[in-house]
Amino acid sequence: MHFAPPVSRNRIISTFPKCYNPQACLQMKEDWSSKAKLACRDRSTRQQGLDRLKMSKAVVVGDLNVGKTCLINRFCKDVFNRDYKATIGVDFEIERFELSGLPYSLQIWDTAGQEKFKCIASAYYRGAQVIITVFDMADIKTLEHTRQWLMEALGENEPNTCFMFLVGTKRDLLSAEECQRTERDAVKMASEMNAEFWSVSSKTGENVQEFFFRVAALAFEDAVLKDMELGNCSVKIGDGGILKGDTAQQDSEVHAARKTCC
Ligand SMILES: Nc1nc2c(ncn2[C@@H]2O[C@H](COP(=O)(O)OP(=O)(O)OP(=O)(O)O)[C@@H](O)[C@H]2O)c(=O)[nH]1
Repeated sequence: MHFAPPVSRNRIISTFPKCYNPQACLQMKEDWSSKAKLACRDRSTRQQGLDRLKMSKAVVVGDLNVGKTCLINRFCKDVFNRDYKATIGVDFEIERFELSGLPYSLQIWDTAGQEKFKCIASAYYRGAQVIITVFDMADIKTLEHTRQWLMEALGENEPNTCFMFLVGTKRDLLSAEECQRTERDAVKMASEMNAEFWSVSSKTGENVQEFFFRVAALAFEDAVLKDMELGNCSVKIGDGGILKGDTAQQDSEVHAARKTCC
């Protein structure tokens, strides 16, 4: 029998995480939906498999040097590296959570922003439930490129299957006034993209955990509700496979990514 290690205490999410800015927010809500709550509480549902490990895939895209790797490393390892080291192809982390009492994992795929690695990275956009498009708040032209990054990532996925986020990094480099101005532009862009906007600093850690908690909560609830709609408890993830099948698919993706990265 396989026993998963316990989820670390700081990955337990019991109340629904708030959005950053109500003007560019995917869902205005304070709590899990009653349907999702019922599904999580219902013991018989649990026994049929709702409390088996669920996994969602998030891909992080954006121009080179905007801070994608630092964002992921701040959340997953609580570190910040001031030296730039380009991502070659793709890299990934898996974070385990407990949401509404159930185990849940988020695969976070870090992709290369450099043009020459794009063809490797884009092969991993497929099967995402979450697309995180990143720009550098101190370099406004990177915001203009986010639309293109999002379209490319969406192009590899089924329509209307992904939650979209627009994340501005390096807010520590801006004055309060500059930050406000950039956020105004970003909120406008996020609304046009149907994405939720967040403003973070991986250097100070500001808003980083809050952001990933929000991602995990929205993706988890969506997985639970879709599962209920299907009338069964085997959770569909990615491009349609059942959890078991997708675990195999994800294993092979992870294996391929390891080969690419090493
Ligand atoms: N001040 C500040 N610097 C940051 C922040 N996030 C990232 N950086 C710096 O920005 C540079 C690029 O960060 P990365 O995370 O490597 O950028 P990336 O988007 O992953 O780049 P590619 O792998 O080429 O796509 C590094 O020198 C980081 O130290 C931040 O929040 N604040």
